[in-house]
Amino acid sequence: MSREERPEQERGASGPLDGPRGKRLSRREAFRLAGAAGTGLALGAGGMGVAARGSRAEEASPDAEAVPFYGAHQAGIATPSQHRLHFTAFDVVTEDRDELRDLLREWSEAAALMCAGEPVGDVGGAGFSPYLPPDDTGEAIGHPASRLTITFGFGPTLFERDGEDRFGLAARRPKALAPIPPMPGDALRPELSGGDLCVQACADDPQVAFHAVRNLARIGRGVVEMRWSQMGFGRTSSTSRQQETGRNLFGFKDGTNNLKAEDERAMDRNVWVGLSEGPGWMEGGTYLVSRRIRMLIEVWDRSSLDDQEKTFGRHKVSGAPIGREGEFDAVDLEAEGEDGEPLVPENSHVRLGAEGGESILRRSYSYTDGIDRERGQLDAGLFFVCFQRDPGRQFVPMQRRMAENDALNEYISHTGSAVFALPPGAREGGYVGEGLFAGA
Ligand SMILES: C=CC1=C(C)c2cc3[nH]c(cc4nc(cc5[nH]c(cc1n2)c(C)c5CCC(=O)O)C(CCC(=O)O)=C4C)c(C)c3C=C
Ligand SMILES: [Fe+2]
Repeated sequence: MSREERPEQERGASGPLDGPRGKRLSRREAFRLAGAAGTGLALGAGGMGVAARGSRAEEASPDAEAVPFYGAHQAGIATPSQHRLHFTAFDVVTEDRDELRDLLREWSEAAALMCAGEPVGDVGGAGFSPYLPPDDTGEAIGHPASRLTITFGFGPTLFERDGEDRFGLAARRPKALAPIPPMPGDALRPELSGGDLCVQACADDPQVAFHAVRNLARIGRGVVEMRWSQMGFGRTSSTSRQQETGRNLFGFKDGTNNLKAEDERAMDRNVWVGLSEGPGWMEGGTYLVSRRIRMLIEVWDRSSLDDQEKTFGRHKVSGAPIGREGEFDAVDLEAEGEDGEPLVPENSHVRLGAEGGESILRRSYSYTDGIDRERGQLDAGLFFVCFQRDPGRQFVPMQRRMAENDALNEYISHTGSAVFALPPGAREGGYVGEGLFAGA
């Protein structure tokens, strides 16, 4: 039952969080109040104690940490990458197209609130029925917005699955939204791949990202089911010139030669879908490809520095191309060493990334999912995420070159794969994906 459908007396007369005199308090206001009290403040007489963690209250200004949900493009693509990721793919379990559309509307409303640092509904408090579960699950109370972004996408199976036009949307499927073809060396696990819908939640605080996904899953109960989920840390790709380049789990700077959001022409050329390529509802959107890539860090740790640098084609500490000094020095694919061999080896990762001339926006995160008991090794790696106008012309040829020749293949294994169409951003009062349903 949505907040609007619930009777007033059940909801509690006073909204999301109740202040000392029954005044409605947003999560942000509660955060400020609790911060002012230093050690946290018990709010409301309805049994709900709100206590901000003292250090957080001192260190952050919640307003400055909110990224607007509404806009021409969805946030979480070109906006500066945060430190944490919680990505979830869902399968749609309803057959009712109106239920699907209503869910997208509810998801956008909830996302806008959470990105502003607000709860998605009642968290309890004075006047709230003790016999009902609160609308918001509450674990983000006292946490600032933390630059939370929530990005929604549609998988190919939403439009057609096993030849079935499930929601009357098959004719509206973008041509560019095609499953990623099998690649040499793939070790893909179906339970970590695909999905009808995706939610990418990024934030500087893992609890805020978790709260976002959990509440969207809760709102979607009966309409969607979670298919797979991936948490990430230590952003490996900077998406803005203002950000330092992060390091991946192999210890190398990752994201040096990434597209940067400030380069709007390059973003238009490579990332944002234009009007001419269609369909109209995707204009200003993009396509996301995700690959869960296990990194065999124990094997890597036994390889020499020279091997490691030749594998990428860059120096480890500085991040400079082999033979150069500065991280941002140009990669010269023609340069040769004294032995006449290319300085950036033929099978090095950066050569294979650059050679075809395609460009993608990378926005990946490291992950660790405990231990691989069979091998007694850490199950850790890279949750690779990239955005582009057409995966078939950008990610696919690049990945094929890498899958066939990359020196890095000795140390990695692709275990998950998915592709999603990310519609443009929503205007205030609208919802993400509105164009897909309009007039259909
Ligand atoms: C198909 C696309 C790519 C996959 C998959 C991929 C996996 C992957 N990458 C690293 C680490 C680094 N990648 C770097 C550069 C780089 N990678 C890709 C594409 C994919 N990477 C591109 C297009 C580029 C840029 C090439 C160029 O034009 O120079 C680098 C170097 C620094 C940088 O520019 O980012 C590193 C390091 C890992 C560990 C990995 C899989 C686990
Ligand atoms: Fe790479």
